[in-house]
Amino acid sequence: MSIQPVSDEARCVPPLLAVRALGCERDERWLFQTLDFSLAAGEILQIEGPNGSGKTTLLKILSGQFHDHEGEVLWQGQPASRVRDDFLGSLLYLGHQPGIKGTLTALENLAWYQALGDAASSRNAAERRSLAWSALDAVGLAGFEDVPAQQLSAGQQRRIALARLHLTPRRLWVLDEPFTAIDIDGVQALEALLLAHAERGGSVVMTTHHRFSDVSRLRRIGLGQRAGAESREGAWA
Ligand SMILES: Nc1ncnc2c1ncn2[C@@H]1O[C@H](COP(=O)(O)OP(=O)(O)OP(=O)(O)O)[C@@H](O)[C@H]1O
Repeated sequence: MSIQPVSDEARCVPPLLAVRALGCERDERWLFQTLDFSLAAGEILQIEGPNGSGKTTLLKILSGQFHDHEGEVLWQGQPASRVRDDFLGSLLYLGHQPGIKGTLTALENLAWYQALGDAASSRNAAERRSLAWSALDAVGLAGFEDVPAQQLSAGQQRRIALARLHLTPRRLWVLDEPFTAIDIDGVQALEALLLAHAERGGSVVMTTHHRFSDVSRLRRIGLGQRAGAESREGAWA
């Protein structure tokens, strides 16, 4: 007799991340109001909307960087503010800008993130360096490890930032336009990486105009005129 796996829903496991009645006002203009959605383990949530509709603002709220909002963010069923250490220790945020230091080499940039706590502190220096080399290799930067970031192209600088996805095991990835400046091969590799993360039970919230070729784990919500609208697949256009 085979034993069927029991889904999180059947076991009443709360979603990894949820927002309830979320609203944000900027300069006396509501970017979004009464926003409700949840994200289960293994899902990728794509946030779409026109320029200025509040996508980056929403990601900053979801990653605990911006608190001036209505409603609440729940992490595994608990207010994120109440379980802040667990919440922040479980997420990795990559912003719209690469967030790297131009005067440091690719390897030094990753060492900087490792020193900030990106990698397990139990690793010794040689292990951390090996991990950073592997992460750079995984994003196609083998051979560029010792080049100052400011001498690398825009796409290569973005790849340094993306190397953190290989460096740091975190359940929730919050990514602002991660496909920016990435070439076709890089886009395919990043899409595969996001899907693999979801297949391992991780989750991703992201803004992107990229169209995924595999939408099996993808949900989409729209801000702006479509605020709160949600679809599981297909384009709105
Ligand atoms: N610190 C701030 N103070 C005041 N208004 C802000 C601030 N940051 C953003 N805004 C405003 O909030 C609105 C939403 O900005 P946000 O960056 O979230 O939009 P977005 O959807 O990510 O845009 P884009 O697609 O152009 O990146 C914009 O009109 C912006 O001017």
